[in-house]
Amino acid sequence: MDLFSDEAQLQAIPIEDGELALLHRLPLPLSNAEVFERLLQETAWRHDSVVVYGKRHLQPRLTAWYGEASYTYSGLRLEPLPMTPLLAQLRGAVEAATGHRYNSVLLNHYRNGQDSMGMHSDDEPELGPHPVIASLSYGATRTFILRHKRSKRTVKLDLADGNLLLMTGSLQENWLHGINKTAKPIGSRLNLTFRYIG
Ligand SMILES: O=C(O)CCC(=O)C(=O)O
Ligand SMILES: [Fe+2]
Repeated sequence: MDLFSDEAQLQAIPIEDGELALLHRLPLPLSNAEVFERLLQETAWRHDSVVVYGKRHLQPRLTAWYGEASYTYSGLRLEPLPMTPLLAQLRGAVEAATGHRYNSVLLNHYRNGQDSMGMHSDDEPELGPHPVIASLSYGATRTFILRHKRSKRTVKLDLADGNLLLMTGSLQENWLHGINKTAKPIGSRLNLTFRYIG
């Protein structure tokens, strides 16, 4: 691959009230398929329940939390596991590609089209005022939906195997994002969101 081609650089995605950029493939000395298989096998996947509007539900996906700090969302407190060598390697590559530091990663395993993530912002206080969130995807392509909090404008991005999406600036303040269920027969997708917990 030509290292100076557009494919090797983060490309800004024009959007109002926030910053988004996409890198087609995070450069690594491993194939996407190897990363996918190892993440699937080596991760301590959990199937947690959360309380939404006073009712307890199993989350429609599997999750895991690695890094240096605990993390609380939807009434669920996650204690961190130490990053595996593969996660540390991915973090290093994501730091080099984005120019930001990360000390934690949330992994999500969407087992099939029925798994999803509700619309939310990653705006927990421990992420700071302008969180930098680097989202790395492997496996099946899923549509990432953004909805502006005031105008309700919707932006859809297909996130494919090896894609890295960087969310920065005031994006979390002004937009919600999530992954809808799909009736299409599709395989598993893994997503890793690297974060800095202060
Ligand atoms: O799976 C995705 O692309 C989104 C994950 C996400 O929004 C999160 O982990 O906060
Ligand atoms: Fe998120």
